[in-house]
Amino acid sequence: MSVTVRVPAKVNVQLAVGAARPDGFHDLANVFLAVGLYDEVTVTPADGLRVTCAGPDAAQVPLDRTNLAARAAVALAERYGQDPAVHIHIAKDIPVAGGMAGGSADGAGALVACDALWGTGASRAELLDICAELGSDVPFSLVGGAALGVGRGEKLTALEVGGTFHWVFAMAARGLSTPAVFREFDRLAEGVDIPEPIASQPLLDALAKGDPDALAAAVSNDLQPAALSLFPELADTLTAGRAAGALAALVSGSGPTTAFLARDPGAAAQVAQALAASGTCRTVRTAAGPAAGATVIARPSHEVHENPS
Ligand SMILES: C[C@](O)(CO)[C@H](O)COP(=O)(O)OP(=O)(O)OC[C@H]1O[C@@H](n2ccc(N)nc2=O)[C@H](O)[C@@H]1O
Ligand SMILES: Nc1ncnc2c1ncn2[C@@H]1O[C@H](COP(=O)(O)OP(=O)(O)OP(=O)(O)O)[C@@H](O)[C@H]1O
Repeated sequence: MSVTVRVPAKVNVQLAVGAARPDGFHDLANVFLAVGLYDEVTVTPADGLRVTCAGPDAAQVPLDRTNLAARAAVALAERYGQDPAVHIHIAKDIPVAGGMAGGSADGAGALVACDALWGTGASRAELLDICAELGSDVPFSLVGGAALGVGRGEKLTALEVGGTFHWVFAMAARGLSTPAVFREFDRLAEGVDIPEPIASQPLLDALAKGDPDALAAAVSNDLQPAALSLFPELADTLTAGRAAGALAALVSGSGPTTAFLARDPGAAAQVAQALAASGTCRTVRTAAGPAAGATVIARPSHEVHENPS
């Protein structure tokens, strides 16, 4: 009697960052695109709350109550007077500390899975509230597709996407801490007048048209200088991807994963091959977006509706 939810990674096609707020967060204009690289979160009733994780980066994932999936289960249980006695298993394919919202995906996945298991009847708005409490990227992991996030990135408006975009992701040899990258952004911004973050209209138009050349011309990431300052070798990866014919090359979110836009699946395969041979990254993956948000892919058999034969 378990529920499994599949949740996508994200790439930020625009990340405009404002000045630090009094609460330490930064106002953003954050244009998220979900891509087809997934974690799967399975919850099963158990004697107590327990987290396990499998996958190439599993050793770096905390298995205690600091795990975002565990925090999501506890948050939902508290609201609905449930005992969060579940075994949460994470089949992890999204790189850890890679700037692709891997932990956020697991938080959203556990929330949707526990909600289905317990039948809380929570509304979408209530689930999104809990997501926003868990982290700035978590609401987007729930909704997927493409969206503009404002505030600290948690206030979402869905965006129209008129086609499929093909991406190559280069995973780095080590992770980068998101708070450390924002701190470096603040350090680099000292004495500089930071404008209000606003979404780029040419970028929104490129998404709506499904036009990869226009999107490539419009992508931007205000955290990129900070990520490069903390991890200078990423510049070599970006150069290798551009040399291999990527339409655009940028750091994904707070990094250190780098993202490369290609015109079609063939071009993506070519860029991936060149990056893998370049020796400037740990592994390379291709994925297309937009991808659906947190989706139940398996649920208890008594809830499966079969067609009468
Ligand atoms: C870099 C991005 O991944 C882009 O989508 C997000 O902005 C980060 O989202 P996240 O990992 O869910 O971040 P949170 O868990 O909410 O915050 C982690 C830390 O990142 C910094 N942070 C995050 C979001 C934001 N708008 N301003 C910030 O300054 C803060 O130092 C915060 O303590
Ligand atoms: N389920 C989880 N999976 C991975 N990391 C987790 C999880 N729960 C908590 N963490 C912690 O969060 C840190 C950041 O991991 P995560 O993979 O979410 O980074 P990220 O993809 O860079 O995040 P974002 O793109 O949202 O900034 C990890 O180093 C780990 O200590």
